[in-house]
Parts: sequence; C-alpha cells; structure tokens
Amino acid sequence: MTAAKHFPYINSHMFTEQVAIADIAKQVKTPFYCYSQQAIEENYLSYQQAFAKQDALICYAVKANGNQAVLTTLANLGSGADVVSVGEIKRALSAGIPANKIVYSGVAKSESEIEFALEQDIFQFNVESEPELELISQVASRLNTTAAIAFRINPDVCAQTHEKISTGKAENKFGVPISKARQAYQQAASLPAIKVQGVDVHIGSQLTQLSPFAEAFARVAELVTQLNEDGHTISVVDIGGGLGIDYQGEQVPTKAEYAQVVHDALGDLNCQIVIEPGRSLLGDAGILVSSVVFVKHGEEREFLMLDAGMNDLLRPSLYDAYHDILAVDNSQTEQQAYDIVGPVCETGDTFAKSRKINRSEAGDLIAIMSCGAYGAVMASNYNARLTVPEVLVSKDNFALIRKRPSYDDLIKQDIVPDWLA
Ligand SMILES: Cc1ncc(COP(=O)(O)O)c(C=O)c1O
Ligand SMILES: N[C@@H](CCCC[NH3+])C(=O)O
Repeated sequence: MTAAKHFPYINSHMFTEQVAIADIAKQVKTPFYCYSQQAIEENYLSYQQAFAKQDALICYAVKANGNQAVLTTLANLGSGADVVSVGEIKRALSAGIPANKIVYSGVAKSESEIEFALEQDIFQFNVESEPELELISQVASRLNTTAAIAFRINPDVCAQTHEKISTGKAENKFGVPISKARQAYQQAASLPAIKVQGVDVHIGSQLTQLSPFAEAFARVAELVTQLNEDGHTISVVDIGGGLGIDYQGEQVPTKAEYAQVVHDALGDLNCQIVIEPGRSLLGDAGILVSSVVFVKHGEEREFLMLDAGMNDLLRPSLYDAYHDILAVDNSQTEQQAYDIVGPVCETGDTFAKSRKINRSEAGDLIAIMSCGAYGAVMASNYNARLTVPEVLVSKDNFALIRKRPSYDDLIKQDIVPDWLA
C-alpha cells in the first residue's frame, strides 16, 4: 500500500516530470526491480528525525537489500550497517560504510569470517552463543587484537508476526536465553581479547504492534542494570530491527511512536542505541515490474501469467505474503479478478489469488508493490531463470544498478569434470 505513495507515476500519466515505468521497461525489459532513491532517503531521514533526541546509530540491515547503489545511498546519509556475513561486510565497506559503524549478527559465524571482521576492526560483534564467544576470543587473541562484543539476548517474547520471521521466542535458534545472560557476560569478562560493550536484541521482522518491542526492551533494560551492578560497563544497547510496513492497509506504528517506546524503556540507561532497520527503510521504496505473458481462461479461474516468478520474488510463496499488485497503465478501469501467477513449474508460484485489478491483456505492465526489501536479495536461478535487473530512479533520471546476467554466465558457473567431457 505505502509503496504507491512513492511511485505515483505508475498509475498515472500526470507525473510527467518523473520517469515513466513504461519508459524504463522499454529499455531494461521486464521483469525488473525498480527502487526510488527519494523514498529510501525519506525513510532514512524519518528514522533520524524520530531518534534525534537519543544518542542513536542507524545500522541498516544489509540483508534486506544489498545492492551497492542502495548501500551507497545510505552510506551518503551517514548510515552504518548490520551485517550477517563476510559478503555483507565487503558490500558495506565497498559502499563507503565505515567499519566503525558495522555491527555483525548471525548464529554461525565461521572462523574465517570472524578473522576478517576483526581485521576490519568493526564496531561490534553481536554474539549469539557461548561457543561463538570462545571462538571470537581465540581468533582475537591470535591476531593480537580485541573484539568488542554484545550478546544477542533471546528474551522469549512473541513478536506477533509470521512464525518464519519470528526470532525472539525460546524455541528460536537466535541469541542467548535471557536467563543465562549474566553467566554468559561473566564468562565474556573472563576471556582474553574480549571487550564487553553492549546488549543486543532482535525479536523478529514485520512487527505491526509496539507491545512486543516494549516487552523485549523492558527485559533488556532490566538486564543492563543487572550487568552494570555485576561490574560490567554496558555502553551500547542494540535494539535490532523489525518495524513493519503497511503491505495491506495494516496500521503500523510510526517511527516516532517506535522511538518513543525505545526512549521509555531504555532512555535512562545512558547507553548509545543502535537500530538495525531493514524493511522499514527499503520495503516501500521498491517495486517489481513484470509483463503479462498470457491471460488464460481456466475452467474455474482467470489466470494472469506474468514473466516474473517466485524465483524473483519469493515472499508470497514462502510466507503467503500479501503484496499490492497494480496495472501500470490505468487507462482501462474495468476490474477483473485474477489468479496472478509466474512461469515457474510450481503451483506455489502464485503472487495472488482472486485478486481484482484492472482488466489486463498480454503485453501489459504489472507492478508488484512494496518489494524493495527481501525481494531481489532472495532471488534464485530456479528453472534456469536469470536473476532480474535492478534500476534506481532519482527525480527524472534512472540508472541500471544491476545487470541481467547472460545465460552463458549462468552455464559457466558449473564445472563439468574431465571424465564426463
Ligand atoms: C539481527 C537482525 N537485525 C535486523 C534485521 C532487520 O529486520 P527488519 O528488516 O525487519 O527491520 C533482521 C531481520 O529480521 C535481523 O535478523
Ligand atoms: N525474508 C523475510 C524477513 C526476514 C528477516 C531476516 N531476519 C521477509 O521477506 O519478510
């Protein structure tokens, strides 16, 4: 829903100062992802404004959209990065995000990944288990350096979101149980090459209620007080990401309301607050543009067959996620209910069922809305389909920010052993 605000020119010929989606489609060919630079900037600035009264560092969650042009847009605004792999550290650094604004999350960091992060001297390791802590201590000792750490605490709070993207319940793989946290910090303080710096929490993604945040942050606040009493110096509280966006008319909390909850729970601790937003920075800033290949009159349903598939945008198949779907040209106003599907050989390759949109025909352009986050990054080559290009629109300009690879590139990734040739 909200994405429509950033792409007014999709459904209208009135906004001629903007780039028309149809013009991009002519040059780039569908399917392609299209992002609005202005929307990304607006979203970042509204976070900055909401947290202006707190000592806060925004560390964009690179996993939501790791395109170098997207990262550069955020780096230019002063953003840090929340990363989960060496690949994401390299992407962030290459976009100009300094290492001292990088926090590193993830449940299974390997020795070589830890070594790389230490060599870059990142701001903080968000440690998710005791064995990980021990490995970081060993590697840091070997490199004769110190690792600044926070434990990611699992507060056992229900995030009231889809179960596949809920991370803060006791049964989830993430973090150290809050009941074991003081013990874990004791261990950290006793290990060489470790500097205890912060406490981290992230209870899930696409949260549309503030109460789970409030509950988790209250538990963190209590823990920070206890840890300080235990003799540690906690100077950073990393509150993770998770603020949801409006996909289907949901009433989502504003960034200001979210910041108020943070302030109410953590404001007295005298800590720097790290925020790791992903979806709420990128989600409504991107769309997937596709063409209708065929309209098929099934026995029970009308199918709109698109050239984009589940390999390009996995969210509807994986989470039954709702995305608004619009006809790019709205000169036809008659509505029709369609099952909107892709070309992949799976019944699950369905973007929407019985969805009413403008009556469409083969060759028409269709926009799938609000897929700037967890869209292109989750794409695959399933069915030997090429990953789709990405485009960034800025005022009346647009630029290709990711090329469509060739089939040759795809085929050459595989190696046929000599004995088969
Ligand atoms: C540790 C961590 N931080 C930040 C995020 C970003 O979350 P979101 O995109 O919901 O803001 C995620 C993803 O859920 C995450 O796992
Ligand atoms: N991939 C998920 C979000 C996962 C967040 C990662 N911790 C989505 O598309 O909604």
